[in-house]
Amino acid sequence: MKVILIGFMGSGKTTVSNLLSDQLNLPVTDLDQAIIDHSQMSIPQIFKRSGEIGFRQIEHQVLLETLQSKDGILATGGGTPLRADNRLKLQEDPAPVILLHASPEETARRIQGSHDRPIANQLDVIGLGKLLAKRQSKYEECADITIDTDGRSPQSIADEIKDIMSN
Ligand SMILES: Nc1ncnc2c1ncn2[C@@H]1O[C@H](COP(=O)(O)OP(=O)(O)O)[C@@H](O)[C@H]1O
Ligand SMILES: O=C(O)C1=C[C@@H](OP(=O)(O)O)[C@@H](O)[C@H](O)C1
Ligand SMILES: [Mg+2]
Repeated sequence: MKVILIGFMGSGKTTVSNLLSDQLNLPVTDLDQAIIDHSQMSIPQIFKRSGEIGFRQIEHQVLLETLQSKDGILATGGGTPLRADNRLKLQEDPAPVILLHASPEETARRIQGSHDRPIANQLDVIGLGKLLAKRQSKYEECADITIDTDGRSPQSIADEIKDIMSN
């Protein structure tokens, strides 16, 4: 059994994937964590040293390796679907690709004060909304199902995904 979570920063990919992994007893891969393990650097350090282009290159390689697994929960990073080749790989994978959505206001509340997302560091709610709007069609291109997470607990979202996986 396998499922792939995509969506903007703060949509809850990491949180929901950990719940699913615990409750379904399936391995979880968080792409950001896999990138950290691969590079032995934090995400801000990778951005500082290699820029966004360097980060995206590592992200692409680690995605290809991770997609080899036939079972488990994969939480991507918010920028994983930006590259056309990554989108193609996500579309081609037989696992359901679930897009978690949150409004810019909810996103800002959730990621406020976090310093480990270099792309979001300088952005207020308007900037987050603009970036989300710019990315939205790319997310939709690879999503099989979209779940609106505003006002919902991570557990209720995990329950909905468990239903999708068992049907
Ligand atoms: N449905 C939710 N409702 C409220 N807070 C949430 C929800 N999902 C995630 N969060 C919180 O938002 C923050 C970002 O969640 P995270 O899982 O890291 O998102 P992502 O991996 O998509 O960037 C965390 O502090 C997390 O606890
Ligand atoms: O949206 C993005 O460009 C990014 C999202 C982050 O992952 P989360 O979506 O888990 O925060 C992480 O990959 C990096 O900071 C870049
Ligand atoms: Mg995450």
